[in-house]
Amino acid sequence: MPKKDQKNPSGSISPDSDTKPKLSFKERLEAFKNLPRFFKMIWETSRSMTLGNVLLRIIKAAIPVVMLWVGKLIIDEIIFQIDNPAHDFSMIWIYLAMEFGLAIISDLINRGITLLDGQLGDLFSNKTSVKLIHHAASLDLHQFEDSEFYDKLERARRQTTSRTVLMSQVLTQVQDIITIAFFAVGIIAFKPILIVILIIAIIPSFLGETHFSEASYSLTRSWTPQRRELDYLRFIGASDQTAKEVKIFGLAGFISDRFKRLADQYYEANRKLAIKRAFWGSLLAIIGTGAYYGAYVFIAMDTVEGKISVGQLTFLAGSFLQMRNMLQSIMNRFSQIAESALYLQDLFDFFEIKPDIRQADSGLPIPNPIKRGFTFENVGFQYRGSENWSLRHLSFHLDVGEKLALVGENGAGKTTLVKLLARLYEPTEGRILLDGHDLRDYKLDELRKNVSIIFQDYMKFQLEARENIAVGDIEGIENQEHIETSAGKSLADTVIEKLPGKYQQMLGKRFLGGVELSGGEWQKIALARAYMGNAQLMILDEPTSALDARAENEVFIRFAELMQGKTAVLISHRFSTVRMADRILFLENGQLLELGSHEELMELDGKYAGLFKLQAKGYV
Ligand SMILES: Nc1ncnc2c1ncn2[C@@H]1O[C@H](COP(=O)(O)OP(=O)(O)OP(=O)(O)O)[C@@H](O)[C@H]1O
Repeated sequence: MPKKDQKNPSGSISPDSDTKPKLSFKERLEAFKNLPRFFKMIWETSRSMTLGNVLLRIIKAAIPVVMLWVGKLIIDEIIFQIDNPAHDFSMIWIYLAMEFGLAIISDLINRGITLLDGQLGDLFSNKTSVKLIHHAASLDLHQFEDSEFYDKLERARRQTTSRTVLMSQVLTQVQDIITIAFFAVGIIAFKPILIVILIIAIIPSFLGETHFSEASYSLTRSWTPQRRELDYLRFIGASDQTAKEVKIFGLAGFISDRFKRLADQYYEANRKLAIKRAFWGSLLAIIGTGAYYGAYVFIAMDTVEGKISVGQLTFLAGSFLQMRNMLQSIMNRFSQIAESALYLQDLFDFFEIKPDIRQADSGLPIPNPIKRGFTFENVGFQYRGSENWSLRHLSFHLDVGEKLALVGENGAGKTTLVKLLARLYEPTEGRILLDGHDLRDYKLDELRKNVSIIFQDYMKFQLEARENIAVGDIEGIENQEHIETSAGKSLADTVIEKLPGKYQQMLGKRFLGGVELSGGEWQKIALARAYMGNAQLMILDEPTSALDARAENEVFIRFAELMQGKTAVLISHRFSTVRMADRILFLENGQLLELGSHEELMELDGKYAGLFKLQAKGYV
């Protein structure tokens, strides 16, 4: 069942709190299991860059502790030379040169890492987006009609670009852990107690961070439907497609009020959490700072008592401070990584969604030519989540070479019927046969190639004119001659001739230099798609509703000529068009009411004849 936004009694929209209950620590840890898969994807994106990145980070990990150690040597040497009457500077120069060299190497490595992170991130994001497009295309139409699915899609889409940060987070984490291990060795060698103090200092703030990132993830996730609605409101409030109606109906206030109400609620929920997080974060950080100065007292006393040198004091104090900062960021990053890994789950979840309508493993090839045609056997269809039958008890045969017109009132089930023919949906009951075999037994991709549908709500792609036609058979996109022939057949050629860029003209106003077409002009372009492919069954769903009477007549005369011997289904509300068909199927409430040629149905004097006469008089 599509999940509706929940409304509380006061009418305000509340987050979908049951989408995901609060996550336990265990669940958060479990999210880490996504990391290997994530890194596998990164590795597959570019092996050399991943390897280079890791190597640079390993080198980088050792640099801070080496620098600090050289710093210790410099100070001890200086103090030694102060007491040495000869003032031998040679070792000091060497140590300083080493420190300088290390600083330069560190800087270069940093830049290398940033560069590789950026490049890998971009490549990863591109690759995931491509995968997302392909996966979304493999899913069923009914999945797109489910609001929960949309939420998943939305979350996944966000992940394709934002998850690249996760990669550098994890790698930096590993790098910092190695550095800390180096520091720890140094500290343990001189003053093991410091490590204990350090851990005590860090734990509270780690727990705090973990708690708040968990809360933040739950909040973001539970608000997905509302954020989607916010995006939608932003879109309808400011887009080329809606601008006309927003102006004419004066909808700006309505849309912005609705946006504001929802955005304020989200802001409020976020704000509370952000304030709490800031408060507790600062408090817990004070504990860490206190521990640092506590440790300082220990080392200072040891130095004064002569147990360690001044150089060791700077080394230990420096190590402790850097370790503390690093541990703090490791802990914080740990919860960020856990959070990111949870979001990653959304991406993987989306990739896990499988279509119901799949190609049979050893699917039959579509017969060429089709010999007997399509047979509906007691077909019934219900959309998911709907109680009503959009089609019921439908039995008829569509012969090869036949031109069948589907007529019926709005919502009678005409479009649904043709969607079933292309297996965009499966019948809920009964079956559809092609040359005696169930449609499900055929290869799905071949079926789709052989059943071409131009929908009434066809897509106006903001692409070039030639591309808008080529989408009918995208493999033919480079075949300009074929594109032009198809345009000629649908009368789109006359439209394109008038465009400044001709076939290369960008259509729609979204991109630079684009030209908008009239409804009828768009329809002629869309109609040309039907002539691009080599489908054996051609379906036109109200393809001429926006054409003027003369153009419509011409389109149909051509269509009839061009479809000689081919099977075609035509949906139209204009009976002057419909009568050209060999047979007419009259649907009412999803059921077959009348079926026969124009003459037969007129003779029957039923619903069809009644409506035909009404239209002839000019009433409908
Ligand atoms: N995606 C969908 N989900 C749920 N119900 C749907 C969906 N699409 C259509 N319906 C319902 O199925 C019924 C048949 O719709 P269909 O689009 O097939 O009618 P139609 O005869 O093509 O209508 P029209 O002449 O208005 O184009 C309608 O009652 C409609 O509300």
